[in-house]
Amino acid sequence: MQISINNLKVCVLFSVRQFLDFRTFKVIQRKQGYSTYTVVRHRWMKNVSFFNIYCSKDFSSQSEKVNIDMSKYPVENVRNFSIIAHIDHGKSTLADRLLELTGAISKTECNKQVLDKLQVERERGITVKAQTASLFYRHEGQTYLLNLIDTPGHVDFSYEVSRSISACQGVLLVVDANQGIQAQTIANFFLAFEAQLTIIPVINKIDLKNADPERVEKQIEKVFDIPKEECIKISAKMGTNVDKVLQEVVRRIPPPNVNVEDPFKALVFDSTFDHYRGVIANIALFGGQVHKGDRIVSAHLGKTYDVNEIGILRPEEHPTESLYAGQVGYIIAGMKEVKEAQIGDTLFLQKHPVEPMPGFRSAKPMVFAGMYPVDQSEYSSLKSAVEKLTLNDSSVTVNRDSSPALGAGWRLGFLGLLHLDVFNQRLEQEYDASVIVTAPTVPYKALLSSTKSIKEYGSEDITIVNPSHFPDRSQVLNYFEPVVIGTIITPDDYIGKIITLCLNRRAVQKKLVYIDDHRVMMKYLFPLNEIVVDFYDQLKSLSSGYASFDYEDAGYQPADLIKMDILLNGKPVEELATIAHKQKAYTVGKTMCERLKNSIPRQLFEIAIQAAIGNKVIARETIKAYRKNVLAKCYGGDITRKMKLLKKQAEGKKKMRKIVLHMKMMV
Ligand SMILES: Nc1nc2c(ncn2[C@@H]2O[C@H](COP(=O)(O)OP(=O)(O)OP(=O)(O)O)[C@@H](O)[C@H]2O)c(=O)[nH]1
Repeated sequence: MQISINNLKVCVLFSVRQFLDFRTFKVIQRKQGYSTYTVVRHRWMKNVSFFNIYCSKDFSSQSEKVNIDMSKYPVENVRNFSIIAHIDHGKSTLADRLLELTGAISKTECNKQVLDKLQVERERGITVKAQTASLFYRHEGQTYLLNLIDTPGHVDFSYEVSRSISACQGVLLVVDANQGIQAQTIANFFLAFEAQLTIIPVINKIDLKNADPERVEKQIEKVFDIPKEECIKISAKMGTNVDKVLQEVVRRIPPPNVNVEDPFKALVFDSTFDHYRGVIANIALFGGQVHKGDRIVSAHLGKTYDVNEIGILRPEEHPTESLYAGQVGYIIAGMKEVKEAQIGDTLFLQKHPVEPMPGFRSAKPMVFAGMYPVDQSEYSSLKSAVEKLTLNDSSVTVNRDSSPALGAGWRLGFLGLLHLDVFNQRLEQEYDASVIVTAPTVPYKALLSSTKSIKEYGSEDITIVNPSHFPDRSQVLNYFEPVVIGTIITPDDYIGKIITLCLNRRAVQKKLVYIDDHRVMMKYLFPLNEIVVDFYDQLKSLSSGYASFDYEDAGYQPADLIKMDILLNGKPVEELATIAHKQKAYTVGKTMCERLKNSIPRQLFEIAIQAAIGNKVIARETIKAYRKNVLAKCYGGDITRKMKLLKKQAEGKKKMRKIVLHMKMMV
């Protein structure tokens, strides 16, 4: 395969990248023909533009660029599958090898984790968005169309996994030959199992020096009840046995159970927003066929559209004339509004209406945080950025909010802290937005007691996602906190330390079983707020990185909750208020005061930091002034000097407001 001229440009640019911090780039993508050109501009060098940062996005060297006749791939020759695994077990690397083997990409050094397209994915080395690629595979004299959907491994993105597998009939369950089954392997297995998909276990990284595929086979047999003969042992990195994986996909995974004679019916399972072409919806065809120029209807809004472009993803968009039942591809139909492409929506032909499919259960946010523009004049541009990004990541919930110090903004709900962090980074990188993010909180509930307060809050049973809306104890019958079932898998050497950690987090043990001679699986019922912030880091450090953790929603439990105010020089700062369990109030208050003390720079005046529940102060720290009394040394007459010092002190007070703003990002 030839290296195109675009790839050469990229090689030059990789060396440029080494000198510049990649985070300071603004990235805009522009499509031209079949190649993706990435225009990158350095913020402080406005006139300098570089082209094509990711050579892996350049598929111009492929031979099959035009005129793929999709009618040649009847449903019997279609296989839709997904790769699921614990984080870092090698899904994306395996996807790369499958793409190479089927000729979708060339075997160049640059083609690493091709399906991880987002800048944040490449910087962090994790998959955030599920991606689709259609592969053509010759096997026993026939050509098969294999639609591969790469999915994220981290718990915060499991919603992406569940959506992706809705378009599949089978999954490759990848397990690291050294690490064996981990917490997310189990969570992902059950997602696929409950969806009744064919599961092909793949033991990866057999090339590693301390790989023990036999032990992992036994684990798979014990935990998932899959005979060990069904495991395929591979090295995605070296390419060992990867061809066998493709053969088994064709042999074991059934074709989709759909009919091309039925009316056209497609499920929107993902969608993205392109600055130039509007909404691009990823669809799986559950019946019939669709052609360029057809008039289609979206069941959700009842709006009609003309199909401007359809095609398959290889993994770049590759336009085709038609798509048929069982196939997976994309559609561009002039949807300009972000709200028009609802994930889970059904599309059908205007002349052949069908019953909409059930769609997806909406994602349940686990962590909430306020998000505000750094400067209020940027409110509307940030609003449009948030809208576009939530189209691409529909698991984020958005509600308008405002704060006395930060102005108008939003309260956003995320699936976890990493999700929050990635969303924030994508806003900065893909939309050039600067935001202030407040401390995260989990969604608490309260059952109100009096009719007066029910009237005030509009309901008897309320959800509290913002500490400033916490109802007073006198208005409440019962408070509730969200709980999760956490699964921990660890070598047995660390059991003692992990049990202590869990007890400190108010967790209740539900199960402890050995999955092989040295590894245990523990299940605990955790209050969600006890694990959102630093639980995972502590677990990793206690177990020298060996323990893995995953959790699933387990509803709510009654809890003795309090609102803790933080007072700076006697004044409560609403944005720093937090909700805590009464049992933990003292520790939380003390930690917050200490953190604030370490973060607020010393001023010309003394700052008292207090944590209080109602009128009762439970913790206090003091930041000493540079000088206790600014006028202490001005004996007698010099009024101008006194005025100067007092002015300086007033400026110091103004600074205080800035500090409060700053603190939102620190706690
Ligand atoms: N030695 C060896 N390393 C591998 C193999 N497969 C993947 N790796 C390495 O394992 C690391 C993780 O691989 P990825 O493919 O990014 O893993 P992933 O499961 O896609 O990770 P997430 O997308 O973050 O969930 C990378 O450093 C790979 O180079 C293999 O067969 N052998």
